[in-house]
Amino acid sequence: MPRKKQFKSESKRLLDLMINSIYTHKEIFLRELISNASDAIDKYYFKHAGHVDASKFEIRLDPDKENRTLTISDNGIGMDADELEENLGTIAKSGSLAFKEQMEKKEDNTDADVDIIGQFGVGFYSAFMVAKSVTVVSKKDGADTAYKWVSQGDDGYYITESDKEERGTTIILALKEDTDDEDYSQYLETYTLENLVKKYSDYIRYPIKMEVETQKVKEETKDQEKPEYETVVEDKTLNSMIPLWKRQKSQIKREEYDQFYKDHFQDFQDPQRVIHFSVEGNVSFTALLYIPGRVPMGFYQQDYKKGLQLYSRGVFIMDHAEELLPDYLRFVKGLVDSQDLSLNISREMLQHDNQLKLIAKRIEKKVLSELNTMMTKEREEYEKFWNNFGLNIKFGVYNNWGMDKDKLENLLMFYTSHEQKLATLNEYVDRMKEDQKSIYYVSGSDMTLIDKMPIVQTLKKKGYEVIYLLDDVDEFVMQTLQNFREKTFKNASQGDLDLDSEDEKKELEQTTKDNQELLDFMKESLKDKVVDVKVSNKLSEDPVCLSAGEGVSFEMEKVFANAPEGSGPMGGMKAERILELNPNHPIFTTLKHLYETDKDKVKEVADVLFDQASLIEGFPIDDPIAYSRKICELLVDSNQ
Ligand SMILES: Nc1ncnc2c1ncn2[C@@H]1O[C@H](COP(=O)(O)OP(=O)(O)OP(=O)(O)O)[C@@H](O)[C@H]1O
Repeated sequence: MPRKKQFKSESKRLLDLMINSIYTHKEIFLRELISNASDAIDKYYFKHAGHVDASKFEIRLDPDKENRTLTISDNGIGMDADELEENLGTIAKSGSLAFKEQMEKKEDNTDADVDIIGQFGVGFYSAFMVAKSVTVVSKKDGADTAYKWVSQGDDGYYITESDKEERGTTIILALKEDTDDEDYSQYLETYTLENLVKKYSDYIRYPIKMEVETQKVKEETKDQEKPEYETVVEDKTLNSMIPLWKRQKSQIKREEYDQFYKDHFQDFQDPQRVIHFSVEGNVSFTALLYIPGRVPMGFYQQDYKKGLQLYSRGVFIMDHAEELLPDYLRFVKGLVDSQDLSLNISREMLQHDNQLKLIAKRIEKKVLSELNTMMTKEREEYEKFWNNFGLNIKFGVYNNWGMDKDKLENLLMFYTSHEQKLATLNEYVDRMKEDQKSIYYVSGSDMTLIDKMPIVQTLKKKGYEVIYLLDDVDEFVMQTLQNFREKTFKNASQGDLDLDSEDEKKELEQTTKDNQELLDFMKESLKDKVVDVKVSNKLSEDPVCLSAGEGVSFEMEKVFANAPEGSGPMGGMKAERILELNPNHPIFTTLKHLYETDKDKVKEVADVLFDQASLIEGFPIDDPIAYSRKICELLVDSNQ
């Protein structure tokens, strides 16, 4: 007797769930097993680089009422003993793994468990939803020996040598006994099986065959007035084998699109958008594209693979054909099927293939037009999309020296001071005041903090809308765009905004003149920290703020500071700081007074004000201890 092997603990948990499942769609087990069989045939086909007799491929269903078994077999690549152990004893596969992760999040909440079964391709283990024992007999391509894997779905399984003539895998399900609630016997009915194949597996590329009883007119009676019928057993192909994307759009249900997506593109959530279209002409192709409903795992990591699957006349050529998608659409998943492509096309050839370039152009255009339509017609959906993939679009504007910015600028969205909601640049410009020359933006990491910034308060008070830049890349996007609908972008924390009326300007000039000595004194005393100290009308409530000189902005300085050391000429670059004082704030009166009576105190107050302004801008201060001591001293002074 062979030794019983234990399931890995995570497999055990998934198995328990399958066995005890009260999930109502147990029927999906068939789809999962057929999909594995089809994958196995694919693998065989590719291993032999297509030099095999494809007409022999088949997946077979064989219900046996007497023994209460349902057998699913294929002549795919098969598995040896190690593979049986590795593939069927552990959860390591995409769908199942994602499923497991969800399970862990919802620990011990069985209702939730049941809900999520439907979202995943849970694979092989789903067999245990309907079977009390599962036997897998498999013979690997090229091997002499076949092996058998048997499990009752309890804690373990056996693997032994076995007999099997042909290459491939046979899975025998010993169905559970019927209960009051559950009719397992239905999976022995050819009628049910036929319907399930039609429902879930119609597009599988290989024939799914089954022996089916049909009523036929007896040959010798066919000319009689009342012909006689007889029951004959016929081998019937149950699926149409037409790939989903080759079927008519109007005939495809959204669930079918979604299921196809989940089966093929390593996601367990429904896609947000399906784009299915065909093009005839210079180049002919069909594309089935999806915008995922969430950010794919590892999307922002270097090894994330973009690209679409490539098919030629329904035959799979390769995965992740990168050339079909520009980088800024790298989140798009899906496939392209074109009769104009050669089956033998290699990755190297793709780069130079003109047909492929034409296809890529059409795809880019189509996706962009879909996104634009979504933005104008389905705002909520678009915002959902934007929250998932907006960052990638922003990178698209900035990358390649802004080469694609014209295509993408209308898709951009930012939070703004207008109700703190997402707005497009068009919406911003449409709302601009008549005399407004620039599009104002301010950067920061948090919307509430930005909203409180002195310059934002002032701009809002004057009736200007401000764009809030929250991502590191945003300022670079603004620098790349430069302008939009002939309005220039202007960083409100940088340089002069020229917001004052003539009278206000004159008044400020006078204040500057009257206090020139004080300002020069402060500038001298802060000379290691600022390039200038000046009075300004920017401030309404607050006593001071920092603004950046032309060139590097504060936000860019922060980005550079976070970049890895030695990262090019920009690494460690700093913005010039200008300390701006509010001439209408009581602190300014105090400064004027101190300048007459106690110049050393002016220096101390200048230091404190500079530190305060730095904090408001989100910069750390050089010496927090000295800062806090000075504040205390000043508080004590003011009380004496
Ligand atoms: N009929 C089969 N022929 C050959 N190998 C198979 C067959 N069925 C399953 N396998 C192997 O067992 C592995 C596990 O199957 P399982 O259905 O659990 O996951 P999967 O199909 O890889 O992933 P997913 O269900 O997420 O698509 C497969 O990856 C495959 O290597």
